[in-house]
Amino acid sequence: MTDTSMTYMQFLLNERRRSESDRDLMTLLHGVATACKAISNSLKNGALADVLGSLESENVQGETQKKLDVIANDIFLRRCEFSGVLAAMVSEELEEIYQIPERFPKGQYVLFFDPLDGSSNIDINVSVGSIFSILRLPEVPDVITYETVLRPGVEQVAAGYALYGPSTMLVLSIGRGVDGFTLDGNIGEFRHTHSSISIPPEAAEFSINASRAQWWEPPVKRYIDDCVAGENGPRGKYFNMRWIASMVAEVHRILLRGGIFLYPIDERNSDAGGKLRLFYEANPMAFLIEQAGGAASTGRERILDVQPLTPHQRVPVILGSRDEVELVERLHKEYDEASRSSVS
Ligand SMILES: O=P(O)(O)OC[C@H]1O[C@](O)(COP(=O)(O)O)[C@@H](O)[C@@H]1O
Ligand SMILES: [Mg+2]
Ligand SMILES: [Mg+2]
Repeated sequence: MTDTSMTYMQFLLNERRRSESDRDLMTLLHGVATACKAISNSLKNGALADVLGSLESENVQGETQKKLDVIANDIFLRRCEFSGVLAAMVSEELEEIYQIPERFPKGQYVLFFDPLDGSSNIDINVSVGSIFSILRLPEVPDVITYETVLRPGVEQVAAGYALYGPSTMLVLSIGRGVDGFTLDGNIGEFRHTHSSISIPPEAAEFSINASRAQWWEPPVKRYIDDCVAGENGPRGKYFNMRWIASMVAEVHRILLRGGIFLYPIDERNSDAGGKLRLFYEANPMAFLIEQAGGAASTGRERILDVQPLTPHQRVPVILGSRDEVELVERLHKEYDEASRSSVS
C-alpha cells in the first residue's frame, strides 16, 4: 500500500538516504518538479489565458511552435538554471545547447527535456506532458559542447515525465524502480500515489498511428495485422487499440496496464531516422519502461544502447510489455535475414 501522505520532497530525501544518491541530483529533481507544477498551472486556464494557439516561429525540427511549447521551455530554463547543479540543458525547442549563464554556479548534471509533449493536442484540451532525462558528467568542462553530452541512454541517472491530464502526475525513476506522484491542489505538492510500478509482460492493447500503415515496413505491418486479426488470427486473442497522439499519455497507460506503443521508421520519416527524438523522448521513456520490467527497442536494437550522433536525432520507438516488444524484434530479425539471403 503506497503511503500517499508522503510528499515528493520527502520521497527524494528518503531516496537520498537509502541510495546515497547525491544531494545535487535531488536538488535538480526538485527544480524539475517545480517547473512541471508551473506548467500545469499555465495549462489549467486554457482558453481563458493567452496560452493557446501557434506562433510564427519554427523549432530546430522544422515544426511550427505552439505558444505553450515556448512558455514551457522558458519555465524549465528559468526554474532550473540557478540550481547550481547543472552543466547545461538540451531542449527540443532550442537548436543549441543551453549554457548556464555565468552568474550562476555550475554542476555536473545535464538536463535534456521535451517541455511540452503532445503539442498537437494542446488546443483541443487533450492530455499533454513534459519529458526529462538526466545525465551526470564525470567533470564540469568550461564550455559544454555536444560531444560532451552525446552519451548513450544507458548512462542516464534519472528520467521521468509529467502528465497534464484530468490530474497532474509526475512519474520518475532514479534507477531503483518507477514511482508516481499526483499533484495535490490543496497543498500545491506532489504526493506519492504509485510505488514500484511494474508492467505486465503480456499485453492485449497496441498503439500506433494507423494512418501511416501504407508506409510501414513489413515486420510492423505483420505485427499489427496479426493483432487486428484477433481471436481467429495467429495471436488467438482480441487486441484493443489506442492512439492519443501524446507519447507521455501512451507511456503512462502502458506503465499502469501494459500494452505496446510503436512509432516505427517508415517510408515517409526514414530520411529523418524516425519521428521521435532520442535524447528527450526515446531515452527517458526507455529508461522508465525498462525500470518497470518492460522493453524498449528500435525494432533492431535496444534504445538505451543507441550510440548518439546528433542532439536532435530521431529513432524508431517500440516499447512496452516485454513479450510484445520481443515479438516485434523477432519479426524484424526474420525479415532482415530473409532480405539479406534473397540478395546473396
Ligand atoms: O501526429 P502523430 O503522427 O500522431 O504523432 C504523435 C506523436 O508526436 C508527438 O506529439 C511528438 O512530440 P511533441 O509534441 O513534443 O513534438 C508525440 O507526443 C506523439 O506520440
Ligand atoms: Mg514530444
Ligand atoms: Mg514537445
